[in-house]
Amino acid sequence: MWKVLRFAALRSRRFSTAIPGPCMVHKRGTDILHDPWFNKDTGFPLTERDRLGLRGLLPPRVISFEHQYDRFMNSYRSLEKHIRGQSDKVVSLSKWRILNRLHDRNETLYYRVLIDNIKEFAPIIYTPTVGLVCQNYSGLFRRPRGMYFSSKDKGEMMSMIYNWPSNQVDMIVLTDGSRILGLGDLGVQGIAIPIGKLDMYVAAAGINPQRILPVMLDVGTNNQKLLEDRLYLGVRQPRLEGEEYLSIVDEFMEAVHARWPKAVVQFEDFQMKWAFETLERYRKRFCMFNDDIQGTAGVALAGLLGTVRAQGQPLSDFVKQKIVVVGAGSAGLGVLNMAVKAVSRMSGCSETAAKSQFFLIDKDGLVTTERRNLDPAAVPFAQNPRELEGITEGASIIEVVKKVKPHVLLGLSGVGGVFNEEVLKAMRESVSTKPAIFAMSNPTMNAECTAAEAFSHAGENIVFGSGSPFENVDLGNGKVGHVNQANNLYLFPGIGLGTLLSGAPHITDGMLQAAAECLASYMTEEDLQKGILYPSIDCIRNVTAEVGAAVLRAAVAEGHAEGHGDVGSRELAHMSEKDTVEYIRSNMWYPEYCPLVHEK
Ligand SMILES: NC(=O)c1ccc[n+]([C@@H]2O[C@H](COP(=O)([O-])OP(=O)(O)OC[C@H]3O[C@@H](n4cnc5c(N)ncnc54)[C@H](O)[C@@H]3O)[C@@H](O)[C@H]2O)c1
Ligand SMILES: O=C(O)C[C@H](O)C(=O)O
Ligand SMILES: [Mg+2]
Repeated sequence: MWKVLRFAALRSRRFSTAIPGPCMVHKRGTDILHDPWFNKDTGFPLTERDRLGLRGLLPPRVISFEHQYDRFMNSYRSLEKHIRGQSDKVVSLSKWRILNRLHDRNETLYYRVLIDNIKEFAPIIYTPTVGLVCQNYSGLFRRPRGMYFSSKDKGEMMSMIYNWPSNQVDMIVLTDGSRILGLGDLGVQGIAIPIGKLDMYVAAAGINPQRILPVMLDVGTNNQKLLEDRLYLGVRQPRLEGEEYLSIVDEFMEAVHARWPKAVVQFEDFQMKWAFETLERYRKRFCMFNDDIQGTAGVALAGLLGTVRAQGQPLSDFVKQKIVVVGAGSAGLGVLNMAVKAVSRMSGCSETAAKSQFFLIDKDGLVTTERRNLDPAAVPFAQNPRELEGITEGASIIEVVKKVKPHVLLGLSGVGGVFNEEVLKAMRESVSTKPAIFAMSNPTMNAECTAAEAFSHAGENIVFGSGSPFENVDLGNGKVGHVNQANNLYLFPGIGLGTLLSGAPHITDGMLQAAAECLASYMTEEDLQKGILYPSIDCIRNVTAEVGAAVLRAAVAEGHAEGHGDVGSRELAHMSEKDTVEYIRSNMWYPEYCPLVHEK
């Protein structure tokens, strides 16, 4: 496995903008051992021990990287044995702790372990365990990671940003902690989400870990329990609102742009009102996107198009699909926006006409034009009740499903179990022979239904996707109900990497559409027939390279690509499709110890 990867890395040097040779290190002695970017633990060769003042600070035997890797995996496996039978919470947090300790100590080894075991470790560093970590962050806190900007730092951010030790930052993931997964307002504790997302950037997109920056904008919290918690590490005040809030985000964005004008900023887990408002406010000024609105939309659209193909229908039949979306928040509305645009494009009809096949449900039921105080972002998707037969404003999920008999039921409500037995059984009456159920809310306990419930109540012929991972379902007689992880992790790393390498100053709808189309076309007909809509997470680096290339090519086609490093816009424009993928791959960092001293 390692041989293959190394060969790929060598072959792809052709286009690489990375400068080969020793890594720069200006430290010596214990400062190096305590710096996870440079630390090699027992792996420092004798020359480095001599020249970096490490002699005597380590046990004498030099251990190879592969040997260190095996050692870690052995201790991980023995931890697994020891915690077997304990509660899910204890098991998950123990696994997170051992990985986190390695992350804090030796990033090269940590990322190698993560990349090689991504399917096993993603549920620990990402959803669902990351949700548990956020909930318990103040108690789990040992060392800071990333940067924290609070309402108390107003007027200081331009100088604070220079406190970050790295001269170059490529990817920033930013949250204000106001809507962490389906867990609500977790204040400063939400920092674990940007950390987890950026771990995926390193693992999937090969962003150099020295060039990532997780950020928490702590503007207070409205979570009373946290405000009263003695251990809470955030600002103990209610959330800032209105102009006061926006002035903090403005100041942060300007500080980032001043120091790293080319960095891509991903907004993550902002409550809906700020998610939409900040996207509108910044998307033409800075290189940024909102993952919950835009990344999720692309993954969902790819899943919806895959569903049509899984049903054995031509892709053009997407325009006829009836789709019920449960959840009118940033994610649900993001999906609707993109899906409606796709229908309009495919059918040639107006977006208004394209909306008629989509049904939107929020906490107050079916959203119609009769709804009072509807959020402006949801208004375009309100159905006219006069055009609906027998379904009225505020109709429940079961009422809508029974009447509409949708091809697809898609949940982004954040509410666990809303696709109950009755709702799932009603999906048996779907007009489709292979209806799709997407329970996309995270973490696991917030999923609208479990995979087992879906296959058992809605029938074995369904297509199923969930935001957090579930095991495939054994349907008996050797048959398997396939579980797709319908999560934005399939797209955001490629969106970030493709944008970065294109040098585009903004992320356009065209670039996002290219990302979604790339993911949608990734699967073979054979896989789709089996209900497999997305590739295995084991292939995430490959998926990300393809998605990144699609994003980059879209930026070039739209005339936004300004180039990156030594590779200018003209060179990008002359790359074939294959060359673009290779260019992307050659810029993906791969964890290997690099020499820290020049050979004499
Ligand atoms: N799988 C993914 O890639 C992915 C991506 C983004 C968000 N999500 C998940 O989606 C969920 C929602 O995220 P969001 O940002 O849209 O949140 P949000 O708070 O902005 O929106 C939640 C929406 O659900 C509605 N709702 C609440 N209770 C309901 C009920 N009982 N029945 C029907 N609707 C109900 C609310 O009215 C609101 O419209 C979260 O759990 C999040 O983790 C998943
Ligand atoms: O974080 C995830 O796993 C997906 C998504 O961004 C979410 O908010 O749930
Ligand atoms: Mg999110």
